[in-house]
Amino acid sequence: MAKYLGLTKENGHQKRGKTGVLLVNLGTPDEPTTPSVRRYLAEFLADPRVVEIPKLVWMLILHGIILRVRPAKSAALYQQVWTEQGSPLMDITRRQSQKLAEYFAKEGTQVSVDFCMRYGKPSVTSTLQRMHQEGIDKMVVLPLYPQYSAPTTASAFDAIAKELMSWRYLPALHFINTYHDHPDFIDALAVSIAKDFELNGQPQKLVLSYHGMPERNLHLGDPYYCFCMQTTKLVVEKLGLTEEQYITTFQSRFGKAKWLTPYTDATMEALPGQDVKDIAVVCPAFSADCLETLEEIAVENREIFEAAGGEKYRYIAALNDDDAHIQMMANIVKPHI
Ligand SMILES: C=CC1=C(C)c2cc3[nH]c(cc4nc(cc5[nH]c(cc1n2)c(C)c5CCC(=O)O)C(CCC(=O)O)=C4C)c(C)c3C=C
Ligand SMILES: [Fe+2]
Ligand SMILES: [Fe+2]
Repeated sequence: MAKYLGLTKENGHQKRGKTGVLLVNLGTPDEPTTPSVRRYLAEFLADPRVVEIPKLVWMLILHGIILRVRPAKSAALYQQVWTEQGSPLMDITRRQSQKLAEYFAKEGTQVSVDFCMRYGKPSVTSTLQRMHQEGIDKMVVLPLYPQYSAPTTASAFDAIAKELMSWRYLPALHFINTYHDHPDFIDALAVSIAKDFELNGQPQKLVLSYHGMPERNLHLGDPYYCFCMQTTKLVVEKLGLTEEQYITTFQSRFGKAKWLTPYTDATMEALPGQDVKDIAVVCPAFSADCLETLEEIAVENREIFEAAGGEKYRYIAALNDDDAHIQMMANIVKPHI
């Protein structure tokens, strides 16, 4: 009887029929400690969507080498960005979810908003089960990755599909797979960059640094690279920048294979030698600030640029819980509610 929903012709629609929006982001360790980061990386890096190496070989490398070395190094970096509210990625995603819920409540739209993380907590499984218990049987899933990629967006879909495999009563589901060219996304990004230019002056170059991916994935048909280039094109058009005034780069390389180029760190090292000493960096693949922006871009790459002779370097924050970003999320999901 535990799973009896009490559905009858008369009351079925009162008990169920609710609509929910589910925001999904990548996930982050619970604490900035070596064991916690090891647990997180073990789950993340075992995902065949993230590392496409034959399972047995990869498990030997992952458990034999990577998980012995990387967690301590990464934990030290996480400690640099951790705040009283915890991991920035978690804190910001929670605020985005709360603000989106407030937005719909103010507007009088009957919808509940939840968030979950692909790796770690709150898990996809526990969040979907809670939504089901609340009577939600229509869901709009918005993975917070502006540019579709298999390691991120498709992996979020896999986790949802895996949980739903054991459900008898599936919800109506709408899965947003990309919003790299959505006019509200492009507008929000362009406005945030333009605000920075107004405040700090126009830099010699705007660096649009996206999370990287093995180049092989592009040749196998992953649209991520093309979607990043499209986001750049639309944003710089909006800002009226000429070709000399911007560059697209790829950061956060992992492992020895060739990843998408040009690499952000190599670009930082090269720019001052080309007489470009004043730059602003924005990271349009990140909907929330996280280790990869707050440490890798705002600290590490600044050091590389300055050591090479660069003079002015600033990082333009992710859209985070800006009103324009929340409005964008609402506009993306609304047609499906
Ligand atoms: C190993 C391969 C990886 C691929 C492919 C990859 C793709 C990818 N990742 C993001 C977004 C984020 N990645 C983050 C951290 C992170 N990414 C990788 C590896 C790959 N990512 C690792 C090992 C890590 C962990 C940090 C470290 O140990 O260096 C994060 C930040 C998480 C946080 O807690 O702050 C985000 C966000 C995208 C968009 C993407 C697309 C191709
Ligand atoms: Fe990543
Ligand atoms: Fe990194």
